This record gives sequence, C-alpha cells and structure tokens, in this order.
Amino acid sequence: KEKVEITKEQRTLMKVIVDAYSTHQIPQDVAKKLLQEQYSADENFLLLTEMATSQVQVLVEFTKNIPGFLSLDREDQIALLKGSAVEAMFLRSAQVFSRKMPSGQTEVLEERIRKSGISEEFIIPMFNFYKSIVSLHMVQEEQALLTTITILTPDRPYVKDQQAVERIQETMLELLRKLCVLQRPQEPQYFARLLGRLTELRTLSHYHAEMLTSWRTNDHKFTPLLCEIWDVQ
Ligand SMILES: O=C1N(Cc2ccc(-c3nnn[nH]3)cc2)c2ccc(Br)cc2C12CCN(S(=O)(=O)c1cccs1)CC2
Repeated sequence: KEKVEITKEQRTLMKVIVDAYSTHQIPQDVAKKLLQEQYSADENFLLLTEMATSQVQVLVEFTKNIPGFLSLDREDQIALLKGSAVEAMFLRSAQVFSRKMPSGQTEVLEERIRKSGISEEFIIPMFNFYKSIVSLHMVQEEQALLTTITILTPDRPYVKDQQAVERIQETMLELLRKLCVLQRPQEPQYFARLLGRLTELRTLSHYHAEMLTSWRTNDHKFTPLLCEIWDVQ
C-alpha cells in the first residue's frame, strides 16, 4: 500500500492556490440580477455576458497567483490565458454554480440560461458537464487545482516554451494525485475521473466556439474583454 503524504512545500503551494481561488469571486450582484426578475432572452444574454466578463477578470487575477506562472515567458502567459479561458470559466462556473446557488435557485438560473438565446445543441452538453462536475462533490482544493491544471495546459496554440509550462503543470498534477489518494482512499480511480473532466471541457470549448459564430450572425454583442479573449469580431 503506497504511503502518500503531502510535503511541507506542497502544503504551502496548495494554500496559495486555494486562497487565490476563493479570494477572487465575481461580484454577487451580477449573479443575483440573473435570479431577480424575468427577463427577455436578449436581457438574459446580456447578463450572462456581463457575468462572463467578470469571470474572465477573476480568472486573470487568479492565474497571476499561480506560483511560477508570472515567471513564464510573457507571450506564453497570454497564450495560456486565451487558450484556457473558456474551459476555466466553464469549470469554475459549474463549481460555483453548484455551490453558490441554493437548490431552488439553480432551477431558476438553469431556466434563465436556457432562455438566453443559447441553442439546445449547446445547452445539453453544457448541463451534462455541469451535472458531471456536481456529481464528483469536489472539495475546494481539488476544484482550485483542477482549474490550475487546465490553465497550465502546455499544448495550447502559440505556446513557445511548452516544457516550462509542463514543469509547473506536473507539480500541480502530482499534488492533486496525492490529494485524491488521501481524500478518497477507497476510490483509486477518482484522480483519473477528475482528469477525465478536462477532456469533457475541451469538447465544451469547441461547442462554445461554434456558438460564438452563430451568436455573431444574429448580432449578439460582447464586451471588449470577451472579444479579446474569445477572438471574436
Ligand atoms: O453563465 C453561465 N453559467 C451561470 C453562472 C455562472 C457563474 C456564476 C457565478 N456566481 N458566482 N461566481 N460565478 C453563476 C451563474 C453557467 C453555469 C454552469 C455552466 Br457548466 C456554464 C455556465 C455559463 C458560463 C458562461 N456561458 S457562455 O456560453 O460562455 C456565455 C457568455 C455570454 C453569453 S453566453 C453561459 C453558461
């Protein structure tokens, strides 16, 4: 039986990441607005756009706190942020959505998302992903590390020094592996299941890219930050 223990420096690393993950949250008034009154599809879409913009800002702040990230090549930092923005946002949205929303409100929010002009072909995989995240019952440490691992994916487009990214990602993967063994000794496949979600995330981000094109055709507006990070317009 493998004796697994978290070293002192791994504990410090985990604390830095979890603190950064829980500190940076989107302003709750935005999420609350989505819950308040009944809006039209276009107003719902506008609220989701406002929330996504906050999510990206929160993501950038969180990423800057990942140990080692700021020592990467500057252009690679941008490439990693752009390459992971949608995945990190969906992962975080699923995590926060499930935690933040008292059960009754989840249905309201789900209905608001359904009625925001997002087509059913995207809604279905989106909510399947959401349910698969909820069913894992991840603890905060696992959520923060999984988001970090998503951001530190070496093979994003335009990343020059992939080895440098790989080195940091491997540190996070090893830490998450240990956490999973300690957290769920009776579930040896749990770590693999978490990483399996990252594959599902990539599929979602392809759907998202397709949606962007269709949203653009029926003239949905995005904020400058979303245009920048999502490469639209
Ligand atoms: O908005 C979403 N939500 C609701 C949501 C998200 C975050 C918080 C929150 N509260 N506090 N912190 N975070 C609350 C509700 C949610 C929930 C689960 C999954 Br899976 C995904 C989503 C999206 C992510 C963005 N897209 S999007 O397609 O990129 C798009 C952008 C513009 C218009 S449509 C829509 C679905």
